[in-house]
Amino acid sequence: MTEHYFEVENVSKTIKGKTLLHPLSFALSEGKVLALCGGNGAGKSTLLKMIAGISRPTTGTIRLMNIEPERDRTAYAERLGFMPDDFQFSVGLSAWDTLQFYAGLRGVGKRRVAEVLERVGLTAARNQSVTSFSKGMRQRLLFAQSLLAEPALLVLDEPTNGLDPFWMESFIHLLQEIKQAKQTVIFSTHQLDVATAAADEVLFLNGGKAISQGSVASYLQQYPVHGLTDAFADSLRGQYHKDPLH
Ligand SMILES: Nc1ncnc2c1ncn2[C@@H]1O[C@H](COP(=O)(O)OP(=O)(O)OP(=O)(O)O)[C@@H](O)[C@H]1O
Repeated sequence: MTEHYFEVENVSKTIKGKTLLHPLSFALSEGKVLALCGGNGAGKSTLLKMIAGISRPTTGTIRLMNIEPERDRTAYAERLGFMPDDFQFSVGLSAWDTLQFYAGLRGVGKRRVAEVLERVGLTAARNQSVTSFSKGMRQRLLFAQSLLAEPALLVLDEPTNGLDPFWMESFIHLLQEIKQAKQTVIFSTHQLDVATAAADEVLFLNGGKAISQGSVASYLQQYPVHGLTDAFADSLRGQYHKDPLH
């Protein structure tokens, strides 16, 4: 039994002999927000897909409220909402019909569909075909989809990708509301300012390795001038120092 609300223990991923993610571990308490930060190809999506239960870890264990996806896939999936990075919506469906489809799969009613559409500012566009949506509108719809069943754990891959500054702010505000509702969130981002504003904890990845992790507050205390930017740069220097052939 573990005391942690959510836990990743020695999780790694190898595909066809190539290690995409080296073993890493972290734990999160209920209602906390973790940002996964790192450059292109760092391993963020690889880790998020395993946490979302759509890819199996090569080694290690994932637990949400003591439920392991490998042992009870249904119970785990029921407690999770996932916003993937590269999602194609069905052609020709309206925003409302698209969400209704996912609501049906999760046993969620019309009232909640209307509620999440409102929260992401798409009520006026609800009858519009998703094909006509801008990138930012599609992101907001995808975010709404992940909120539908009020999951214990929200897993968001690059949620602010394509959002304009207004919606970026709104996203950060929505995460605060989600935290207050005691939902736990893990999201990936290239934007260290978004991580600073929205997250409690940060895990820096580079080349498939966890190179540093800690609370946003502790990084800001240690790096008062440029915050997470300096923390990331310092972690990279530390990694190359320890691992010069990387
Ligand atoms: N199915 C796969 N088979 C082989 N290699 C893969 C596979 N999926 C991802 N990779 C490789 O794993 C590494 C990590 O990819 P991943 O998508 O997790 O990175 P990321 O941090 O999400 O990057 P980005 O910020 O560009 O989205 C990359 O080198 C990628 O090419």
